[in-house]
Amino acid sequence: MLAISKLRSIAIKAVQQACIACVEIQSHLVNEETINKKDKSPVTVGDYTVQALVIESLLSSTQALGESEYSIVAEEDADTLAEQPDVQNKVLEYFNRYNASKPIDASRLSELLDKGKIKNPTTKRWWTLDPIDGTLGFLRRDQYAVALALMEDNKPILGILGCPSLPIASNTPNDKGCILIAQKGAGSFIRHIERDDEQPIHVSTQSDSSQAIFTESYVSRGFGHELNSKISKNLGVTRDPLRIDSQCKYAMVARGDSDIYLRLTELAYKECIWDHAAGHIIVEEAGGQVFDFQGKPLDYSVGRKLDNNIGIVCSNSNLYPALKESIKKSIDFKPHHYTFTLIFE
Ligand SMILES: Nc1ncnc2c1ncn2[C@@H]1O[C@H](COP(=O)(O)O)[C@@H](O)[C@H]1OP(=O)(O)O
Ligand SMILES: [Mg+2]
Repeated sequence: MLAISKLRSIAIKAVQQACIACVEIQSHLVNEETINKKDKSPVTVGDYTVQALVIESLLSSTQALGESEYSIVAEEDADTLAEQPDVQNKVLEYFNRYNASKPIDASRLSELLDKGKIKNPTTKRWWTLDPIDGTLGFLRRDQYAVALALMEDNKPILGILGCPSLPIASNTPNDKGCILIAQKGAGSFIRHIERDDEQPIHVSTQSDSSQAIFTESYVSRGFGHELNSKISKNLGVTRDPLRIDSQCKYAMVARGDSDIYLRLTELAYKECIWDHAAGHIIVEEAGGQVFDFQGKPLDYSVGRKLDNNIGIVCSNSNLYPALKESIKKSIDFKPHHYTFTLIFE
């Protein structure tokens, strides 16, 4: 089996190339009109192009080193694309512009995309990919991420988050575009999209909950914001939450710009694995905690969704015990975890 350090370089290269493509697709396809008309086609072009580019890059790089193919669990598949010939042509155009090897046709494009369609991986190591996480942020020209993780025995061992619109540091707001990288047991790092040097990152050491900075989705879904406000009130938090799209929230916690990220929006919603695997290991390797609302580890062994988990609780280590207590005060879990009640009084 290939050394993890080799796969780390392969994965960074794939995400870096994808981020460059995203920036160009966004600048050509997203204008005031598409934002106002809520035209999602630029997102569609971006999602498919990036999924195909990353899969092709991973396959060709690992094959060149004599490694057999790993399973890939990715968000998109080719079915709907084939029904939209205009979008498919644009995707092919962008793919062939960014992919270094010989041009591909529509049938190879479908084949590449559909490698991500599987329900259950069949290899010990497997990839999970969200080509554009935070599509609403992508359209708003706000935050979004290319999220790639390598799993081994159903746990993340590598996480790469490409964040094309996120400043490399909070004190340089105009220097945008960074990649966060974590390898199991080797820590978390940040690098600029256009540079090779990496710096280690760590979660904050904040232990005073009154000063804690929460982060949550920009988009309000279900009871998510209301619940977070209840939990933060119980903790004594005084500062307003940061609202950011995509796994950039994990990035903010991992590098200490935020202390806590909570995500629970509706009882029936199950989180997708590609929305968490990369951010999860990046926060853990930066010294933070990632569990669900019942304190259970995230279980990536049951298919494309986190069916055994309820929401996401992500925090620096100092605040985690108090956060757990505050969650207990805000949610009453019923026996056997089949139902739970939110206590909003
Ligand atoms: N009700 C929901 N609760 C939590 N996440 C959701 C919900 N509906 C969609 N999502 C997912 O949230 C992610 C964006 O999250 P964020 O708010 O953090 O930017 C997307 O992957 C989106 O999935 P999808 O891609 O299927 O729309
Ligand atoms: Mg997503």
